[in-house]
Amino acid sequence: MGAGKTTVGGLVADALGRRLRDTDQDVEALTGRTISEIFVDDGEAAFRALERAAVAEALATHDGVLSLGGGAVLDPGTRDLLAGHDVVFLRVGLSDAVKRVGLGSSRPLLLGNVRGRIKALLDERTPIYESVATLSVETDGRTAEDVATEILTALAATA
Ligand SMILES: Nc1ncnc2c1ncn2[C@@H]1O[C@H](COP(=O)(O)OP(=O)(O)O)[C@@H](O)[C@H]1O
Ligand SMILES: O=C(O)C1=C[C@@H](OP(=O)(O)O)[C@@H](O)[C@H](O)C1
Ligand SMILES: [Mg+2]
Repeated sequence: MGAGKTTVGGLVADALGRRLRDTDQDVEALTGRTISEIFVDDGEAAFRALERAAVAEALATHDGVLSLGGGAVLDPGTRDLLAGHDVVFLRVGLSDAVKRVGLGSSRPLLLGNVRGRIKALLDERTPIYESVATLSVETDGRTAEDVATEILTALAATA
């Protein structure tokens, strides 16, 4: 969270002349509920199942860029769906992530202690992100535009 997936994804899609889809927005549109409401009412496991379905649908129908939520790759089924696709890991350190999401973030997994929660999630998840990604880009201290340019250059080099 705060790595810039939604923001940078939009910039990469624009540069490619494609559209961005974002699984959080797809889940909210499909259910008519906010991510926070889903977490509170049904729990994280229910959200991960909705997120997996959104990833499957987007990968099957959308020829463009897809932004995932930061926890999507915790789900083994979602990881399987991503196999064979270009998957970009936007690296972010604790300090920049906290600045970007804000201390009053509405993201449900950050409620209570944003800094402590981000630190714990980064520690738990970084090995998973590294295992799933086909490209890893540092975002600390860089603009979203600069990050998008690095991704586009790297993708062009491997195309
Ligand atoms: N490289 C960056 N530098 C500074 N701010 C950024 C950068 N990337 C994104 N942001 C800002 O950080 C916030 C969170 O970005 P977002 O794209 O929603 O992240 P994610 O989808 O990974 O949680 C937004 O306010 C966005 O404008
Ligand atoms: O890291 C996570 O588990 C989550 C990240 C959020 O998306 P962003 O990473 O786009 O903020 C959203 O899917 C939900 O609040 C859970
Ligand atoms: Mg996002």
